[in-house]
Amino acid sequence: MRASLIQVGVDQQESVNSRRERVASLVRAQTASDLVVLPELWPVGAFAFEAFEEVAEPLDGPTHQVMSAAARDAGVWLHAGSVIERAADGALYNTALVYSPDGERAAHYRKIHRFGFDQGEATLLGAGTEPVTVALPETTLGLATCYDLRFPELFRQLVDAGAQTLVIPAGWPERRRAHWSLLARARAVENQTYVLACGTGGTHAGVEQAGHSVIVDPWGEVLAEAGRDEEIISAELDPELIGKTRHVFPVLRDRVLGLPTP
Ligand SMILES: NC(=O)CCC(=O)C(=O)O
Repeated sequence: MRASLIQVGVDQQESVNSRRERVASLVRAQTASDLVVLPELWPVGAFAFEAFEEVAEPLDGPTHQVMSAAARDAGVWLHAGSVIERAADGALYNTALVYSPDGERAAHYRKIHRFGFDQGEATLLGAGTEPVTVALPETTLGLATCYDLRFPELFRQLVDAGAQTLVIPAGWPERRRAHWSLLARARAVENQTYVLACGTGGTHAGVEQAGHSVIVDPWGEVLAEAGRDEEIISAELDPELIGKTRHVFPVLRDRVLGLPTP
């Protein structure tokens, strides 16, 4: 199974509409892939807080229209990164969208852990409450978004629900790039899953992005890694490697659950 991550360069000189069309053509070109992944909030930029209200869209809004068509045209599963979703009650969420190769929306995931402490996303957006897995023919995806990467208990819950490939779109800043690279590998090693971690390139809202999107295998080996600019990375995933890794090194079996509080 071939996975490709499109590390979109987000630059506020480019309009949201132009970027949507440009990224759609990049998705359409990935016909050799089975699964294509985009970053967090690539239409607007994860740190462009002042624009969130203006670009907010319903689940079937402009990004959905363009990405659904791109997935269908390429004939790929598409994790289309995330958008600012305006829900029916007016609340805003950071919502990831997943499409099947026929262009149907297979799942959406509202980011559970909002970044910013008492500022930015944490004050502007609502928090998701539902972990989400998506069954593909070859693997089951577990969805998380950016800051979620810091919360291992979410990933363990996804793995307990059957996730074999953890997909993490992000808009991660360069100044914490070491955390990004370390945590992406840690999530793969501790859960014995593939990790597809797709960030943004460029600089938006004055925040230099880390890029360094990465594909990690269940043993923690880095199969492909991007630099800082816009770039597409790809790797072959072997769905059987997850079971093999868990068989030869059965660490998940050795979990001790329900320990008393010290
Ligand atoms: N968009 C984000 O969630 C940023 C997360 C981040 O910068 C960090 O965890 O560090």
